[in-house]
Amino acid sequence: MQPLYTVTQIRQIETESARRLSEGALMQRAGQASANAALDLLPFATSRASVLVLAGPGNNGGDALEAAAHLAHAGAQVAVVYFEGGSAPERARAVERAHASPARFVAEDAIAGVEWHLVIDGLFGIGLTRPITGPFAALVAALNALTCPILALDVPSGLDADTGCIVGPAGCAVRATHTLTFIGDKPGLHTCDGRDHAGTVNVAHLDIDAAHYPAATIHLNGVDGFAQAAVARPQNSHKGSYGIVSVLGGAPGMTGAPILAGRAALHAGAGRVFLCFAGPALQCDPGQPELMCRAAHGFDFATGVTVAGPGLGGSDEAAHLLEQAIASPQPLVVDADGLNLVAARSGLAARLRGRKAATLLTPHPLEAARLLATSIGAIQRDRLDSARRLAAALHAIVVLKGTGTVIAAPGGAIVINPTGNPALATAGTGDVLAGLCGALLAQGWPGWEAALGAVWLHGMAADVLVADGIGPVGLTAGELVPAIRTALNRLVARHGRRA
Ligand SMILES: NC(=O)C1=CN([C@@H]2O[C@H](COP(=O)(O)OP(=O)(O)OC[C@H]3O[C@@H](n4cnc5c(N)ncnc54)[C@H](OP(=O)(O)O)[C@@H]3O)[C@@H](O)[C@H]2O)[C@@H](O)CC1
Ligand SMILES: [K+]
Repeated sequence: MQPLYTVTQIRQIETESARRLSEGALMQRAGQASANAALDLLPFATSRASVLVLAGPGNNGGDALEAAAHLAHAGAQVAVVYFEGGSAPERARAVERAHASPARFVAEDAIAGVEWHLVIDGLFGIGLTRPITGPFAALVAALNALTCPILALDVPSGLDADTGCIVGPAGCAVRATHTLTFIGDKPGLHTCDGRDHAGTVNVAHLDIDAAHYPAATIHLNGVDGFAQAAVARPQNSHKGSYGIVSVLGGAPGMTGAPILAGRAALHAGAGRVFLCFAGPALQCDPGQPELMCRAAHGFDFATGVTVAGPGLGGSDEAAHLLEQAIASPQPLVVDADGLNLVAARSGLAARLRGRKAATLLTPHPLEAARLLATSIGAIQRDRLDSARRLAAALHAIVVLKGTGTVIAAPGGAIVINPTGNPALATAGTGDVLAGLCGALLAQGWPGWEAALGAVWLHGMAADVLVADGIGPVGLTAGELVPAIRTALNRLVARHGRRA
């Protein structure tokens, strides 16, 4: 999985490596890499391309000036909007090089009325300390109104590279189509507002020796993070080989949620799936008669994996049933109303903490806010830290949903998921994810791999459907289910080890 580094770590890597390099070497390499990335984005011959370069007051601006000089020497029509600022010697040399090149230095008002083919955003990088306001904000608004590609250097100006939030209050950020980020990839490019502002992210390592990189605790989710848990099915197997998933939910009037979770579990390969209704039990699911419908009262949750919470409600009876599911020695997924019950009843939280088998919690930001007794805003201001705190507090693997879903382990490891899209912003997709988690656990996947795999497959299924025109508008949660089955079968066919 691709490592992600915090700003503090990037600064440390920079300091370590710069000691062994000539002054300004990193800025020159960043500028060259930026120019190369820009050339790749030009729609036609370099000499016919009009490139607007914004060079801010810090070293991000220095990178942009280096890139401007390279592009101008390569023959592009380069206009630079330049801001006076920092006195770093390498930046001063970048200013000189840009002035000595054919690039033109222009005023901000020269941006309007030109058909730009590419914009390079070198206004601010990881040194942004406060919200972008005033004339810089007007500039950002002007850039965001353009229709050409925008290449952000290091990070889109205005975005917090650690959290993916727009630096605020009342700040703004460049909406880039591409980001070339330096030294290492950064978490903020992949979660919260990051994905909308960074576009396609590429990394320029600037030839820094691997020895200068610390062990990463944050990664971008990828198949190599969980594929080792996939097992090819042996011929000599039967439904008992693939586990049991019991979905605990379905309070009166809320039968849809457990049905979706159960259908997802079935299509993701669980050998047998029970729907355990807290309210009056359905006789069967006529659309999916393979699901076995039961009353939750008296059900033995210790027979397999439980997915607790879809449509469970908040009654005392629901809490009692959840307590029984938590007491099971088998893996457990807690979602939706299950999480709300844990938030509301400290006894359940204490029992959850005491579990020995894998426990996965799948909150959306509001459920996470309830669990941490805070607001959605506080959760979203630092999604990584919120997930990490929740995992530590409840001693569980936490899947904090939302764009760039954050998966956190109690030991502090964090993974951000890059698959998925706004098609998932519709009712029932969370139930499907919970059922998928349950199915992977039932087939013997360890908790961490099950969480990573489920989130990745769920997002990939949505990506494939959207590529086929089934979404992002109007995708339904039920449509995800067969697409997840296809994605999982492809994964197993390609990576599944022999049992
Ligand atoms: N790390 C590395 O190894 C390498 C880093 N490199 C590059 O350097 C970048 C980091 O450079 P950086 O530290 O100079 O910060 P940067 O983002 O350019 O901005 C700082 C300037 O902006 C100003 N300022 C801040 N907020 C503001 C606001 N809201 N509104 C207005 N002004 C504001 C701030 O002023 P001050 O706060 O000091 O008053 C200061 O003048 C990094 O992202 C990468 O691109 C590469 O060369 C390769 C090696
Ligand atoms: K930038």
